Amino acid sequence: MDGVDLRADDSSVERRDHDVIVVGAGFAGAVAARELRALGLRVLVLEARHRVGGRTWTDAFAGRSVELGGQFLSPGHELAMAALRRYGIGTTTGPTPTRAVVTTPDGPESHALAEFATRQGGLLERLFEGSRDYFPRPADPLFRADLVRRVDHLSLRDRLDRLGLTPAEEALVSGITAGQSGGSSARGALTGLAQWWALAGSTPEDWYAGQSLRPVEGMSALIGAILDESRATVCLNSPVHSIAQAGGRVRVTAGLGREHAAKAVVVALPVNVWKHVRFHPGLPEAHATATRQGVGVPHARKLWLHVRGLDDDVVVSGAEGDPFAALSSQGRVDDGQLLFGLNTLPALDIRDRASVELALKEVLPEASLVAYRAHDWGADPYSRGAWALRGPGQLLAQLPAIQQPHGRLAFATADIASGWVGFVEGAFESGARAAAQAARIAG
Ligand SMILES: Cc1cc2nc3c(=O)[nH]c(=O)nc-3n(C[C@H](O)[C@H](O)[C@H](O)COP(=O)(O)OP(=O)(O)OC[C@H]3O[C@@H](n4cnc5c(N)ncnc54)[C@H](O)[C@@H]3O)c2cc1C
Repeated sequence: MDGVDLRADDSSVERRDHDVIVVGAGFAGAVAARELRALGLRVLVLEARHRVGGRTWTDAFAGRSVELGGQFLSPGHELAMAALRRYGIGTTTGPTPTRAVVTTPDGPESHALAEFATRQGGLLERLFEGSRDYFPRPADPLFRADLVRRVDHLSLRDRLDRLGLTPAEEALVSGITAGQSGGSSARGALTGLAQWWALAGSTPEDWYAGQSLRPVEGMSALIGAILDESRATVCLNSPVHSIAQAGGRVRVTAGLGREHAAKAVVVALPVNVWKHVRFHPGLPEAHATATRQGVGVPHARKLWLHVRGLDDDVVVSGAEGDPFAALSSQGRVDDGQLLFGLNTLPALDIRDRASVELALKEVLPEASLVAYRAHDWGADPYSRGAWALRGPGQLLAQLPAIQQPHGRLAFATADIASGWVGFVEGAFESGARAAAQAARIAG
């Protein structure tokens, strides 16, 4: 990162008056900063953590570069793909698993991948039946608001119950519905996951392909390139406590109490975090309700496991209530291989190695744990949840009100995107929209 003016904190920021302050240096904030710069505005970015990237986090583990947060892009993520081309960043794919492990009441069962994909894919088609009608234009989820109104109140659990699945069928699909909801299928909305399905292309093949591409050198390379182009001043270790509007300015208080002012502010924070910042005047109803309810899913922990004794490339599909909603081979290391895992069962203590190893052996008895790394996004004070998946009723209650500015504030986060809500792609969409709004406000 050599184009951006990166500072250890906000204490050395001389100028107190900026065109626009962007609060948060995840993808939405970075894109907003870049677009504002392109419009000729002076931008200050205030970031709470010691790093940029937010819910994406490229780090090292077992001698490899790993993603502790958002990892995959899909060919259908048009804005992210365009950015990769713009910066000359290539993509890579992980190994293709040959074996799928599913959990059953009698223990883990192995299947050939093709057979598993056919069975699970068929169940996904049943789960999302009707979504082509209520989401004929998936990036514009309210295009048929009349039809969405009939289903938006349904949770994924409601939908599963209506399908009349056998226990074996439910085990095959509930790991997805519960895992993507942050632990319980009762939390996520049918329309939340159905919109992903529709955006991906409405077929099982498209659904699986949507989780395939990674930027070479990781998400950090991509966000670094965006911030370089923004040429913004980015202050790390500068958590914002309050954002107050008065007299045609916005005053932002960060870190140890330093105050910065601007004509407009882009609030590029996760929705779940808004309630921990003091806004004056207070947030509008749609924003206040969303942050009180939360849209970033709870209990989502991502793990990287270095294992031995596992000779083939596998994917594990857990059932609702299992310690691992998913596990997936991610390549060889000298004396074994790396898996990434998704845990949404609050009862699993991810700080306890013995518990993690036990959970691993429940599904892959032949594997022994060498080391692991985990991050709990629900417990992280600067995300307070993982990816966004709207709950029942939230689509109709939130859009489009939550995308509107509040006085001199514009809001940017993947959590409130129209299209790929909950994905890096949604952060691109939202960051660009908020930049245009903030530029108008700043005049
Ligand atoms: C485990 C996991 C797996 C995921 N997998 C994928 C995937 O495979 N593909 C995909 O596309 N997406 C995935 N996602 C989702 C994706 O990472 C997010 O949707 C996206 O990164 C959100 O970007 P954002 O800019 O909206 O928010 P964030 O990335 O959360 O950025 C917000 C920024 O605000 C900062 N901040 C918070 N509080 C303050 C404060 N008080 N003051 C100043 N700064 C503050 C944060 O530190 C952060 O940098 C995943 C997410 C997680 C957690």
